[in-house]
Amino acid sequence: MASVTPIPVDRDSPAWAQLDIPETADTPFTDYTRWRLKVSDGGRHIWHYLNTDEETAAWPQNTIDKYWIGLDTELPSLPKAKTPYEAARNGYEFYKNLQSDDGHWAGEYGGPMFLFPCTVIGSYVAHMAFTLQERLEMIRYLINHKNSDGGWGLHIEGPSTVFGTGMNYVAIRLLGMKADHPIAVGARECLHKLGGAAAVPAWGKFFFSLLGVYDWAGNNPVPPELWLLPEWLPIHPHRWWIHVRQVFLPMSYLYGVKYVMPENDMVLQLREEIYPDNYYSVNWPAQRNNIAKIDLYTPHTKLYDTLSQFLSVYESCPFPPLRKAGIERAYQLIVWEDENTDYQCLAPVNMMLNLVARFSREGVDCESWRKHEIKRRDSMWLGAEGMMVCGTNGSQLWDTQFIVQAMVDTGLANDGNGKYQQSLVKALEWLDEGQIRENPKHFECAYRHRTKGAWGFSTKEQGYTVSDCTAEGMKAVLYLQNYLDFTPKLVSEERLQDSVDTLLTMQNPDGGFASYELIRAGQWSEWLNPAEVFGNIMVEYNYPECTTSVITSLAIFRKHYPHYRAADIDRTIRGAVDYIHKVQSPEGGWVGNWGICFTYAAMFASESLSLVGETYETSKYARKSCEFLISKQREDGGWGESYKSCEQSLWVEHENTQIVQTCWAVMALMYAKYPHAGPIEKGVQLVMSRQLPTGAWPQEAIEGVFNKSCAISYPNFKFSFPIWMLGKADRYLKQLKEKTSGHSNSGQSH
Ligand SMILES: CC(C)=CCC[C@@H](C)[C@H]1CC[C@@]2(C)C3=C(CC[C@]12C)[C@@]1(C)CC[C@H](O)C(C)(C)[C@@H]1CC3
Repeated sequence: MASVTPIPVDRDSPAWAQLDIPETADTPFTDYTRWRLKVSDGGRHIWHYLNTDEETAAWPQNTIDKYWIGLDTELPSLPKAKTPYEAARNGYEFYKNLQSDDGHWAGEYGGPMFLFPCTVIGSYVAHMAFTLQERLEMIRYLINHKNSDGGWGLHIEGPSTVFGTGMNYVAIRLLGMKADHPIAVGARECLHKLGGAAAVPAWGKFFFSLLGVYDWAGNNPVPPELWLLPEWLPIHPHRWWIHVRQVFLPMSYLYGVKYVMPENDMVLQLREEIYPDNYYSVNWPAQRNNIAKIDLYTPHTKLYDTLSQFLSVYESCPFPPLRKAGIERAYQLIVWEDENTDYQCLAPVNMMLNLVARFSREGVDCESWRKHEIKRRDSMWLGAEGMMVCGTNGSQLWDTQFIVQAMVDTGLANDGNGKYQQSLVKALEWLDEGQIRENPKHFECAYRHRTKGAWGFSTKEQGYTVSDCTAEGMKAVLYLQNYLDFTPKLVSEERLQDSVDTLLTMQNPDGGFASYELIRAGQWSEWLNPAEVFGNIMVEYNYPECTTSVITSLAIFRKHYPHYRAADIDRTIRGAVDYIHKVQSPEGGWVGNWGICFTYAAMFASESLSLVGETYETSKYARKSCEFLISKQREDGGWGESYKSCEQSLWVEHENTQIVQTCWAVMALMYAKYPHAGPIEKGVQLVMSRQLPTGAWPQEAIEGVFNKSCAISYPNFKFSFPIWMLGKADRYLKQLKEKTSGHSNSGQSH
């Protein structure tokens, strides 16, 4: 087994020493034949570097390792596909090789550029080292994702910002790059040009303060006392969107105790490097609202600034018993979050802040530090461009359920004399294991929503229900268990009912579904958004994608189990469909929030509408959606939208046609039973023309987004959606032809 360093490592030890780094990332930084992805415990992912030849021989590198590192997979070229169905099959011939032994599909989940420095700074502060190879590959990742002006953005496709550049500059220095390295010099110049570290957004100010390269007085207050407010108050933090709440929680603790790491040489140097002016003469209180223009997506409101001013007055003299009680309450909630998720935490930002909070109180010689050390690597991933930090501890459930549905819906599951059966049974086994069976250990007391019967986005261990993950996870199980005759019934009817019960608790009064919880406070909470770089983060919102996933899965469940809570399901679906009607734009599109953007949302909306009988012929909503999509089809037959569509809630054309978006659009047309073959054929041709000889598709632009402004990668989408769309289109186009030549048409596969 590969060795990692499970002991606390002093910041002055060689584990953090300066390294000699090549000037470019053109040469290998480590020996790529020595990296292995270990999958364990229901889908945990850890990349290991094998130091010895014996270890390397005992644990051979497999296709999954090679593919994700960007090495030649040596998979064969396949006979060229002549039909869409053959192209889909070739796609799966390739993609089945990326399925892990436990049945799920692992994958990279990078894109955001702020998670990486949060992890590095948090680790540094908490004495938690990386291996030398991890450090080298992390540095390589930053070199590869640097913009031409020397800086980094909020995400890998974004322009350089102070948040991206400042935080990643600090990260690359902590990881061992010397200050006079050309990359560091370039990044520093870019940072200074953008205004220097003083103008970093709030989360940057916070992490820098922990490290001691910013002053706490330069932060707007994050008072832990807020946790002591009566829970019925609309501004109680338990009403905020779970990601904001879980980040605010350890922040409020650390702010309350004003934790700062002890000063060392590195800190002193960074103070010199990241400010164009003298660090020691900065007027810190004046920096609280100093945010570089380029970083601003959501500027502070007057209300927020006024409130912060009041709180700053309190901060100059906090009431000790109140402060102490707030700190204790926050700490209790931090511990509960760690325990509820077995130290995976909701996502990497709160994971690192929880780590620092617990380290600051409990030190390194304790169970919490050791458990955090075990789980921190779950969100680190080695890709072709180096080692990154992912949005979560993976996208296991999300990737697995899409390909499973694709295989069943297209009929590929039964193809090739049972060739794919084993792989699908394995996937079912993983989904069976991956369902959350209980409510959280610390449940209502920790403000958690119920989880019994749910699936989360990544693994069961992470333990959070997401409405659409539960919906799609249940749908995938229904597809596998109820549409195929070779699969065992691993998930009982009772457990499916648990999923339905959870889904039914998640509908908001206006019919829509949000992500993790019900909407707990009004949209006005956005006036208090302190995070500047993101939009719509303070509370839950209804999302078209989440709502439509729930409609679809409940509609399919109802077909198979018509007697279970029939009236509740009918009512829920009706309310959700009303919501979907209501939020369609006058042009016929839906704004996608988690994928880019209109094409993504159209696919979900169209599927759900079709399941309640609304198609091109029968529904003005479905027809408008088709017309909207057709109006966006490009000359070459494909579709291409920029991530900027999500920032602006307006269609923004991408400079290139995108395979994945073309699949979403064509699938939307097919769900709506669009009656004209031409546009569908052209989309199919485009996607087939870009297939590689191995059956794979190349990586194109980033596919996902969150919080309006931050793009995130879903590289497995380039397999699941082309396979799904092409397999479906093959049948659909044949049926259309039969119809036009007078035969009957059953339309849908199920
Ligand atoms: C602002 C902070 C705390 C950043 C950490 C990143 C998280 C907020 C992001 C990373 C992955 C992310 C985009 C995700 C989602 C929410 C926000 C996440 C967790 C959800 C679960 C919302 C519902 C969506 O339909 C879908 C399931 C696709 C995504 C999955 C990833």
